[in-house]
Amino acid sequence: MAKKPSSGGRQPGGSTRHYGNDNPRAGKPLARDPNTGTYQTGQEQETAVLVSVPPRRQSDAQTNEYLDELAFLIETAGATATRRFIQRLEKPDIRTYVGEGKLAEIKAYVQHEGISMVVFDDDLSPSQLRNLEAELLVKIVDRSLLILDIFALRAKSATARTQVELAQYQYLLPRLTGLWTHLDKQRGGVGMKGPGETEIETDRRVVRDRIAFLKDKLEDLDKQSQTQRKARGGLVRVALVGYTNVGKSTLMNLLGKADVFAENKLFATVDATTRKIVLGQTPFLLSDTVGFIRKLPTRLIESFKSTLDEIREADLLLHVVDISHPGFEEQIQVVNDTLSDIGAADKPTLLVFNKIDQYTPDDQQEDPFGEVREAEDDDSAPRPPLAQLQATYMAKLHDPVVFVSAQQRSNIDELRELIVKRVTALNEQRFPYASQENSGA
Ligand SMILES: Nc1nc2c(ncn2[C@@H]2O[C@H](COP(=O)(O)OP(=O)(O)OP(=O)(O)O)[C@@H](O)[C@H]2O)c(=O)[nH]1
Ligand SMILES: [Mg+2]
Repeated sequence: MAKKPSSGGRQPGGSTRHYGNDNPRAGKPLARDPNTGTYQTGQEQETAVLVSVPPRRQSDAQTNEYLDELAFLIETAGATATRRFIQRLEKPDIRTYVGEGKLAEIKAYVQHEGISMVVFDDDLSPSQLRNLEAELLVKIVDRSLLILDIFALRAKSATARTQVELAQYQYLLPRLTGLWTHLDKQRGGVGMKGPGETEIETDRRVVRDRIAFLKDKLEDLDKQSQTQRKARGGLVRVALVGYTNVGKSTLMNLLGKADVFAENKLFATVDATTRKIVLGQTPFLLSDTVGFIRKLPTRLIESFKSTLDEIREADLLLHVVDISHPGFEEQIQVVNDTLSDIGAADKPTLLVFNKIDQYTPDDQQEDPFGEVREAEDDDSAPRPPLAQLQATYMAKLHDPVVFVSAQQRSNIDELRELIVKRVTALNEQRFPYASQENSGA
């Protein structure tokens, strides 16, 4: 196996070493030692500031919603965001992403508060990364690196781990420019010794070799899973798709009584899981898949090809939406765009609005004094009653949509019925002469 490159704290394959925290449960409340009554701090939690450069037209509500998501990502990766810096610009500064004044402001805060990293809600160019690191003297994390890090924490199967490692090396390659040298030497510590320029050349070669090796390995794994998929026979294949954290795995558990890891963290699922399910008399295969997110780097999508094959090869998509999220309509759009990107745009789809237990239409937000309540933020979209939303979507899609709560198990029977109807129709299309009993065999 090829030697791993020696540069800085950004080695792929080792998950979160640049957060200094390899614990996949990082970010959870600290555990208390029952004997001593003290809290087990283990490693100190890392702190981060978030930086966004929204276009001038973008509303404050929108900017904050995006930063909430970034804060959630950082929390999922095991760190805490302590402050947000926003600078409205036509486009980000080509050299340092933010302007000079804002950069000085961030630097002063970071130094004063002893912040460990600065996180950007976009991808940085290799030179922006280099300049920012030289200026701010702390870890610089961009959106791709953050998402890759979470994927690395979550990936369990050989395929997912290989996919993540490949994406990490592809991210690293153009950034191997000695940028961490000064920092790493200053900090020292295991795994933080910076390479000299000659070592960087060696590193580049090592990284390229490793990329080639991982691509070969993925091809082999891909062949294996293709064979497995063929062995599944002629059952109709249904895939749960949707934005991250909308409740896909919870629904999978409910529908298939499967034990799939679901939790309130982004990208809880990175591996695709498939179960055979029989609802009434109707058998089909149901797959849970990795969630999508806005600004998901194309590279990352490409390296997740084999996981995404589950979606591409599905006969029916259950597009799960978290209706309680203020940005759910944009999330629907992000998912549709990503489906287009991976060549799965025109598949039969059933839209499943989840988390209705957390959805409050505007007119139901009660004021304790019975006064008419002003909207808190003019930017936020109105929240119509569910019946109205349902009518709007059904009219738009010319198809039924279903509103459920996976957590409270509301309307799950209705969802089951709709799935059975769609699967039966697909079976009939496939086996027009077969009888109902053997249509799924
Ligand atoms: N209130 C509420 N919470 C829900 C509902 N369904 C799921 N959740 C919660 O939402 C969180 C995310 O659920 P998951 O099932 O892990 O979501 P996912 O879509 O699989 O997420 P990723 O795998 O990260 O893409 C968990 O904390 C669930 O308990 C629901 O109907 N109502
Ligand atoms: Mg999941």
